[in-house]
Amino acid sequence: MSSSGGGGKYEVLQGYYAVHDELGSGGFGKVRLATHLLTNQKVAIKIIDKKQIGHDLPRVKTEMDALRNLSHQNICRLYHYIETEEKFYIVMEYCSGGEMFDYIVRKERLEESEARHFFRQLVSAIAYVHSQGYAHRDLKPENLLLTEDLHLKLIDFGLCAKTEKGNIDKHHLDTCCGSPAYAAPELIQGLPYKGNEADVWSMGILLYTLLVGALPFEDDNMQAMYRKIQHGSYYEPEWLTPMSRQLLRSMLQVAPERRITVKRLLEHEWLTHKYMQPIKWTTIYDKNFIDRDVARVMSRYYGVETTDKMIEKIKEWPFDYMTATYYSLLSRKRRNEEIVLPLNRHAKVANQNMKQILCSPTIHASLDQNLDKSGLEDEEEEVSTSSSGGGAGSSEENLKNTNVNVVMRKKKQAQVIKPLSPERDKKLSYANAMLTMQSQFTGLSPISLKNFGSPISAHKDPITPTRGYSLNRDGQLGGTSDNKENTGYSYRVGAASCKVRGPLKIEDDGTRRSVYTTPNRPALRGLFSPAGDERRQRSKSTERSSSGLTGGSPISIGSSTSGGANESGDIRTPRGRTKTPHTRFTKRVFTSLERKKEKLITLLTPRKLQRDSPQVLKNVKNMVNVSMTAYTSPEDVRDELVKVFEQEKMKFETNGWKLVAHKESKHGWMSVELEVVKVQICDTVGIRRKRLKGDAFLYKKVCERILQLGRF
Ligand SMILES: Nc1ncnc2c1ncn2[C@@H]1O[C@H](COP(=O)(O)OP(=O)(O)OP(=O)(O)O)[C@@H](O)[C@H]1O
Repeated sequence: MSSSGGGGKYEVLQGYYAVHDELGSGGFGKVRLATHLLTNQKVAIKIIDKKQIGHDLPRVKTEMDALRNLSHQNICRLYHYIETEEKFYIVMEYCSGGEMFDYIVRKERLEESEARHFFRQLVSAIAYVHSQGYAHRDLKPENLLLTEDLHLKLIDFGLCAKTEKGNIDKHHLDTCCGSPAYAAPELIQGLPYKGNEADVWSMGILLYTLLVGALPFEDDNMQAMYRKIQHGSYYEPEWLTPMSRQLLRSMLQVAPERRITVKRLLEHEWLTHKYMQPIKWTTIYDKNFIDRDVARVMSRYYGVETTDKMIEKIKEWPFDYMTATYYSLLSRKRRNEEIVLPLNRHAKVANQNMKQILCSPTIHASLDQNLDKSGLEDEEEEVSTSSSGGGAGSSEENLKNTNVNVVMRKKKQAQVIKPLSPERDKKLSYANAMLTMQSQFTGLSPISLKNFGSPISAHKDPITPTRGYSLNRDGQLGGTSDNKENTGYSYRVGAASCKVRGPLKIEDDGTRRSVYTTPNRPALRGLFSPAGDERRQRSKSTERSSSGLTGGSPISIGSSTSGGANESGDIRTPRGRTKTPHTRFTKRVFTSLERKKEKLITLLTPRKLQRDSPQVLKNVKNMVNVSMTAYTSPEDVRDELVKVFEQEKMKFETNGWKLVAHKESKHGWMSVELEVVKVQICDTVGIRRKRLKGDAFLYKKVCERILQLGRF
């Protein structure tokens, strides 16, 4: 098994999946990134240790039942489910965009249009979930993930409740569950409640966190927090538009019967604004519709005589390796990648490993029924027909290589792939636009490409980055106003200086301004008021005015040019002034040579050495959780991170370019992984963030603090 932590630990997956890094962990297990070997597609595998979860075992069954039944564009897809003596393995669609919440770590809070983009998808998912008779009951930022093109995917159905289809609004539940900060007042009071109404409340909290960047009800003391929730008093920042306020109020109604319903949410003015139509919440993933192209390719691999017969097999939805293969190929097709499988199957090893999967009755009788079919029957056949590779002792590597070779050989004769669809292009460019869009409020964006600055700016004085600087219209470097430096925190995003406003803290200073209280409860006196309000004024800060200008600076070749940046910073000459046909030609030649050199280095460098340099991010996809620094030396960034961790007295471990740090809070430990990466597009060093464990808000605070302190 490949890479970190995989080892012999997950023998049952051998030959099927290669297990890689940890993506995150929750109360119920670890989630790891893995590769579906037959199709070379990334998947996420939630691995749950039976011993560790003890009494919570039914949660797994609940989650499985829900994931098998629910199939929607905004719900993370279940691919494959495996149960062994000791563990459960839940193979899912991999959401490479990370947690949606990370999107606001960098931006502090979202503009209405961005919040609307995500929230519409959440409402769509929940409308569907409710229509199928389920209530999610654990809606929180950690459970909303993003795909590479910024589609929202709901995960974690371990706490969901099921009623008869169409009965969700009649059935009362009584189990108090979910995270306290997102739990509806009726749940906290221990009253019988309706799952759909409780979900609407949690969605209200989520919308608030998107728009405000803070929780509406928060307190270090749990009892005090419960009181706040029951009173329904929360701070309404002045920048919220009347429509946002109205929507939040309608969702955060203490009395459930006064709370807006999902049906009304679907056509609410705020949600339909500029979209001109109610949300289309019905599923586009009809389980009765099987892609013929994919089925055709699979029929050859599985030795099924006709495509139609293969379709029938897929439609049984056993959630075994075949289902995973179908979904993996489907996602390849959607990305306009080749859909090919080896002609024969070579999974003898995998077949043997699969025999370790429990076939005897277990607590999950319904699941076992399907587990018995987990590719076993098919694989028996395969052994007899397999002509190459896959002897009894062959390794996963063999299998992988065989597949890769076949895929390579087949590449030319592969299915004709449809040309890039304009629709997909549109979606991706929308995603890119979302990623690069600056917050109107904060001037920050997760990957403010415009602000990255050119290599020159990136080289500029990384040791004294407090002194932020920006570019004037001529592309000349200039200092930021003293104002910026003296007030608030200042750190650099590329060549621009940004004022970072920490998460909005709502403190008690005795005023009641802008506090909204739901009408059925008396307002609480002096509970909330904005802290450091003056720092949060909507402003067109210098970083915004400079942002559009950095793009005009020359792109230097190699680091030497940029390394020559002098202290006064006047080396930045606008493109128009320096570029002659000759320089452009020279640059093209050098750029091409550089590229070739890089390729050669990659080819010639032994694997170990390649790993010794940080990962290079080549495009803006999957950069929601990457913060740019003004540094060009990854070593400097790593050293700086270590300093910050020490300063913050955080426990941490370093593993190559990854640093995992831990912080304790009232909710337990929170672990964050920070990885130093190189960002090719702007020739600078970035920090990729990942919440491994623990409270999302603490993660947000810690990340923001680290970025401030490190002046990244
Ligand atoms: N499909 C996926 N793709 C990418 N990352 C994922 C995926 N599923 C889960 N993760 C990551 O793993 C984390 C834990 O997953 P999940 O919430 O399902 O675990 P859990 O043990 O049920 O957690 P909880 O204690 O919140 O119930 C998520 O917050 C997310 O960061």
